Amino acid sequence: MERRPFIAGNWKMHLTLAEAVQLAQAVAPTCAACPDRDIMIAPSFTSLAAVCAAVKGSGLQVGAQNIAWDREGAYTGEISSPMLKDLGVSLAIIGHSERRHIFGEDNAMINRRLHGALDGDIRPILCIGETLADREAGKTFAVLDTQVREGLQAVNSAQMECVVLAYEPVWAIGTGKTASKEQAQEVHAFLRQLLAAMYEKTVAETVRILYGGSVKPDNIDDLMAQPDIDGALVGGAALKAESFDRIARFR
Ligand SMILES: O=C(CO)COP(=O)(O)O
Repeated sequence: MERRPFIAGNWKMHLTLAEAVQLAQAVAPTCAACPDRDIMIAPSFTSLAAVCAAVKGSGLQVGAQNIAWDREGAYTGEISSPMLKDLGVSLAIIGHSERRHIFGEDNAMINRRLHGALDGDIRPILCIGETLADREAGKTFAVLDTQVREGLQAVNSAQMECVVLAYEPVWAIGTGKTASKEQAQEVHAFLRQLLAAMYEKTVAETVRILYGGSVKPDNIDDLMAQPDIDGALVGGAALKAESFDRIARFR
């Protein structure tokens, strides 16, 4: 089953407005050079409007780094799907490990956010991943099983067409320690089996599963050569046009 590759940059809490627009403009031409893959950047909320305007028509997709579960209401500090759609945002990262571990978001909240995205026509990128302590305790698969089942609670097969998964082992994020291609492939294959058990086989075969955690120009080709790795969610290396461009042009 051919799955369209997906390279996504998560800019986290980096770049002021002018810097974000400049980087977006530098990255946009990569899309024309790589028409066989999806490429996305996720700037901070404050840069979304300007970045969307700057890359319009280039094919570069723009994502948010989180999303609210309701369309509107008394939720100080939150941003909803209609607000994002308004700007031209088409995707949202949900359940990033920094949201889980620094801001206390749990699987139940992440599931609500995911439904908020789906209901508002925003494609969710559901992030999952074990901590170093989980891995050392032999709990990697159990933790991922819970994150996937609870994160996708009440999501049906038709909705799964819009969902992207991102496996980001917490111990590999921002540490320079990438999961080896074998470690990543083992988990991605496990996730696909889990999806096959939860949904029908076609869902498991079509959902894209990205790898994230210290993805760099020098490891992307090996990662992308794995059969169940369909793309990458890139942090630090997405903040320089040159390295993100090279990652997007993986071979
Ligand atoms: O968290 C990440 C992407 O969402 C990965 O970050 P790094 O690529 O900096 O390790």
